[in-house]
Amino acid sequence: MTTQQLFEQIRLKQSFLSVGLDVDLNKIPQHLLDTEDPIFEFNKAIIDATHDLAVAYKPNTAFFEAYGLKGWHSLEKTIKYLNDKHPEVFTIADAKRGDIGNTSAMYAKAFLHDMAFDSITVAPYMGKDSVEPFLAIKDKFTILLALTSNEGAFDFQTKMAGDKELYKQVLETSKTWAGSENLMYVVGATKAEYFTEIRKIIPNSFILVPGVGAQGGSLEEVCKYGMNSQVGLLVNSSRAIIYASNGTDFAEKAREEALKVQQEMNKILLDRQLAKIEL
Ligand SMILES: O=c1ccn([C@@H]2O[C@H](COP(=O)(O)O)[C@@H](O)[C@H]2O)c(=O)[nH]1
Repeated sequence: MTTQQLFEQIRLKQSFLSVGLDVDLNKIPQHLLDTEDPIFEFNKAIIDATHDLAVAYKPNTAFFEAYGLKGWHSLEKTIKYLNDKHPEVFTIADAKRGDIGNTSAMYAKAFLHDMAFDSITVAPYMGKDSVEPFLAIKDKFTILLALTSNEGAFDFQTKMAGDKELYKQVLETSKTWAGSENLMYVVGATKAEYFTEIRKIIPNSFILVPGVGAQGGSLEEVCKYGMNSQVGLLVNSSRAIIYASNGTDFAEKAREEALKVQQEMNKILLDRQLAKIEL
């Protein structure tokens, strides 16, 4: 998928919502536990109920890895289902990988080639040679952790590294890497006030923004400081959508929550005159 195709999806759906698939077997409806693959059945129902409201899905691999081989199988089935049934949506493997070059190349093969995700989240701290193997894969995106949504982001990311904060170094340096046109970045919704500075460094890049919903970040503030002329934002919500109910109506309630976010996004796009639907 290209960023132009992603932008077209955003205009068509009037949404820049990413639904996070963070499936915890302790939180899903009881009746699904009797099925052969409860994780996949849960994801399938959530995807079926929300795919017209979301432009992206973000399975966090931790929630699959935690269940061993069965979990990996559920992840494979989930991405295959998305690629087969909804090839228009942008898929994000939230795996936060990154290692020495030959190891990163294996991660890139597993997630971007074999499982055919459109993108993967990658930690930047092992530097250029740990990220370039991901960037080398054509028409795929590497989403680099820049300024994360958690409190611990202040431990290192906002500390001065030379003449500027570390997260700014990450943004600036990463732009010089081979394949940097395939970069997107993670910036937490809880850090909305940083978006103005961030946009000075990466005006045109897409930013994946986790942290609305359960973590309390403000969609309005993120858009105020982070949106560019191509929208440039994928705002993720996981728990607030997928666990809206743990009864048999879970998919319906997830849709209601996704719809609330999509309607707020639609309003923001209209206010910013980015709501022109015809392509
Ligand atoms: O800075 C970051 C990077 C990744 N995440 C991930 O996003 C979702 C958020 O889930 P919610 O339930 O909407 O809080 C989750 O998978 C995190 O691991 C993040 O929150 N912050």
